[in-house]
Amino acid sequence: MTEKVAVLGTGKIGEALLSGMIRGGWSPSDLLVTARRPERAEELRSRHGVEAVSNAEAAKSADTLILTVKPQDMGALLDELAPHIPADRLVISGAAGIPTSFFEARLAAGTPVVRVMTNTPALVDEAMSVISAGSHATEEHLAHTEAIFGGVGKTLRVPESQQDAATALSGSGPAYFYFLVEAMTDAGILLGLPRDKAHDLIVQAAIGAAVMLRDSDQHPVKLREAVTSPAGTTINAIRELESHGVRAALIAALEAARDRSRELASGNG
Ligand SMILES: NC(=O)C1=CN([C@@H]2O[C@H](COP(=O)(O)OP(=O)(O)OC[C@H]3O[C@@H](n4cnc5c(N)ncnc54)[C@H](OP(=O)(O)O)[C@@H]3O)[C@@H](O)[C@H]2O)C=CC1
Ligand SMILES: O=C(O)[C@@H]1CCC=N1
Repeated sequence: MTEKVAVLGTGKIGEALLSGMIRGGWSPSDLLVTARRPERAEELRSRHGVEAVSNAEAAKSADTLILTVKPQDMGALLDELAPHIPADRLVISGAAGIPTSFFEARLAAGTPVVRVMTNTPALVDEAMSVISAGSHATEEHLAHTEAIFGGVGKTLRVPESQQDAATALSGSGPAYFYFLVEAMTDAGILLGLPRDKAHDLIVQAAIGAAVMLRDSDQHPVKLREAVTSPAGTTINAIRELESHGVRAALIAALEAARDRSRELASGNG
């Protein structure tokens, strides 16, 4: 018998994962989705050829349930699901902030729960999915979660105590890079470049830098030194970044994201 996986609350992250699973070889007939609005269910059916069912039906028939609603909606979803999920089913949460203990307190005793923080590059199979076991999740459950999320990028196991930090760095991480690209494109406009050319230059610089960070085996400081010529252009820019406190701003920004993840732990937002 083949395994069935259900994605419950299939929004941006749920659909990114679903599409990656299908690209990775999962048959749409082994996947179920749930949505709050009928038009969203129809959209998912027609785009991916998957069956859209109620939350209760998904809970009864799927072997693995992946919950991808907003943290603030998780309590209500669990209230709806709890009476229908047999205790041997694997429950994977994709929500920011919510600890595995939140799920364990609301589901049948012994239910294995795994917490995952992925990110939107799942859409291009370049996600990082950070994985932690709840108290009843075994090596087998973790390996199974890695197999699912490994289809949309890399995976990394961390103790659950590091999940809020991982959310700040990795879950939210792509947004910081988009923000920087947006700001640097504005700088290009100031310097007199047309917006489309400024965009292309910055995006290619970002891609080139990202590939070197991944593939060159060199520390970022070394990579930056190689760009920074004595009495050249780059050092002038770096001096401005330092004098405007960009490093401190980034540290404070990620600390704020970590704190928000902690606040979401109660599920009340
Ligand atoms: N966006 C991101 O970059 C990342 C998000 N996450 C986490 O993923 C989760 C989802 O985020 P995201 O995809 O951005 O949010 P979305 O709002 O796009 O997705 C959540 C979906 O859940 C649906 N939903 C809510 N309640 C129910 C319910 N009871 N039954 C069925 N469907 C329901 C919503 O329906 P409706 O459309 O009607 O609102 C929505 O489509 C969050 O917990 C977030 O913390 C994790 C990593 C990265
Ligand atoms: O902003 C958020 O809360 C979600 C979680 C990580 C990325 N997006």
